[in-house]
Amino acid sequence: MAYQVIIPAAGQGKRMGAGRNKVLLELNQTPVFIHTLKVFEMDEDCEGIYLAINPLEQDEMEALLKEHHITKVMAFAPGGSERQHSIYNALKCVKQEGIVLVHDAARPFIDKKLLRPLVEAAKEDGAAILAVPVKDTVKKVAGNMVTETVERTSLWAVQTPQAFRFAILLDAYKQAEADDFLGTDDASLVERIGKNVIIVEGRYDNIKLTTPEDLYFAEAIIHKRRKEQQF
Ligand SMILES: Nc1ccn([C@@H]2O[C@H](COP(=O)(O)OP(=O)(O)OP(=O)(O)O)[C@@H](O)[C@H]2O)c(=O)n1
Ligand SMILES: C[C@](O)(CO)[C@H](O)COP(=O)(O)O
Repeated sequence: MAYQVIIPAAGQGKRMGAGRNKVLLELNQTPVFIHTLKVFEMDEDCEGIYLAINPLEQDEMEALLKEHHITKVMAFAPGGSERQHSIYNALKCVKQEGIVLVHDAARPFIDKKLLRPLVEAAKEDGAAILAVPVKDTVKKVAGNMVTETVERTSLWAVQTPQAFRFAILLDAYKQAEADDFLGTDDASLVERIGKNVIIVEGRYDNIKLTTPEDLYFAEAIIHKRRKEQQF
């Protein structure tokens, strides 16, 4: 089932503290964003990749795409000050029909077997996201004082990709801009315009590389997948 994918790659990686955009860091001798794009390059249902980038990094990224034989990038969109702005810029470039996925360049371990059920759920219900049940006990805290232990059974930690019918995602982004709303994921924009969002259960190893210790987790995931001949 065909789809297009927006990949925001225009962050600064401040929490990673590497002094540069973390998606350009190497894992297994290959830049993080190339690992991510390869999944979509190799998925026959993916019709095009729309990459949000820092214009100052475009030459470097284009050279890496060429070196790694990534051919499905249809457009580069300029990154904005927030993830949401980067994605909105890319959304204005995509073909205005069908299913659009949004996937963080900083999540290189997406399991391609999950793409089809996600796209199918979005086609059926309008919006679908990958998520995993929260494993920790979660507490609300004020200052350093616990105010509440949150009932865990209904809590899910959300990931990307997130999949949407194009018209719903565009409407959600327009409304968010009009209301000056900033969300930490794309589905939150869709929820606030009253649309349903379906959960597709993902994998705990679909981590986002956010802080330095995530690089150690990434090495472990690569080691495991190498043994299973999946990386
Ligand atoms: N203005 C921004 C901010 C983020 N991103 C992208 O959105 C994804 C998830 O964002 P996050 O993990 O927050 O990345 P950074 O913004 O780079 O990290 P930090 O917040 O630590 O600076 C990443 O692939 C990142 O490149 C983006 O395209 N444009
Ligand atoms: C969209 C996201 O990947 C869902 O987990 C995430 O919220 C984006 O990054 P951030 O670290 O929350 O800014």
